[in-house]
Amino acid sequence: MSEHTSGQVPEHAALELRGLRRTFGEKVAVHDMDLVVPPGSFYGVVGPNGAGKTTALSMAVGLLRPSAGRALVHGVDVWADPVEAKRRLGVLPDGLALPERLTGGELLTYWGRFRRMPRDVVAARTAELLRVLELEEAEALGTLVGEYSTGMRKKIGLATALLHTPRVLVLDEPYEAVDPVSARVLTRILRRFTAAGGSVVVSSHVMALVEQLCDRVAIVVRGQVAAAGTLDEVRGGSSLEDRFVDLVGAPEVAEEELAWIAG
Ligand SMILES: Nc1ncnc2c1ncn2[C@@H]1O[C@H](COP(=O)(O)OP(=O)(O)OP(=O)(O)O)[C@@H](O)[C@H]1O
Repeated sequence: MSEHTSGQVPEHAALELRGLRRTFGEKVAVHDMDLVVPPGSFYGVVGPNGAGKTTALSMAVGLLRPSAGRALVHGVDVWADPVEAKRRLGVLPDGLALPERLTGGELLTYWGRFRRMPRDVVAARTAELLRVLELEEAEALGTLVGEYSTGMRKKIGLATALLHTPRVLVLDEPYEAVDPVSARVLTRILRRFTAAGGSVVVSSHVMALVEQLCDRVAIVVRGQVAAAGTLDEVRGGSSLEDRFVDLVGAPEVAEEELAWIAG
């Protein structure tokens, strides 16, 4: 029986990349990448520096135009129908550029109104997000986002990603520079989000964190997915770090190389 005659509508992937490619001059940063993130999953994207993670995720969320291929969020093409797709997406980009002259609370208020959310809903969520992310005190002091620390900027960026109740969160290095207490809060928020049926995609270099958080993982090497699946499928009986190093290959450092660093 075909999908059409069974009466069942197949559920779309939360995020689907199909033949996604991006070149910068001669350089192929992302090479015909395919990736499927099932709904409700907590998906980790790992890979060495320069592998193409940020480039792929930026194309997946509508921030960087692909040279070829498609990205779909719950079946909606991010580049053909950006308004609909972005309604479903919460994004924490790499090197997030934030308005520097606003406080965190002003930024969330502006962002919520820009998203056409009701004023009272924005006010209530802003207060709640500032409280749970421990940005309340900075807000009371009138601290501007331009004066925030790196970790605080990450947290206010996460708050903007969460504000409009997206179905899919795509977070580039969300834990980088975040203190352990805030990291716990963040994990609790993200787990609650997936438990309610939302999907999370995170990139990270911290294998232990990915193993602890994610139920699925993709290892990206040289612009392509070298391995993807459930955590156990990808690990294949060893640790994620060992599997990562196997796939990436670690350069040897000979005894005589860099001998000068020891004086
Ligand atoms: N705007 C750009 N212009 C030219 N090359 C770029 C540009 N952005 C990325 N690249 C190149 O594309 C490749 C992939 O970069 P990308 O930032 O996606 O890697 P990454 O996997 O996120 O790395 P990292 O883990 O270090 O953050 C790199 O070789 C990088 O130099």
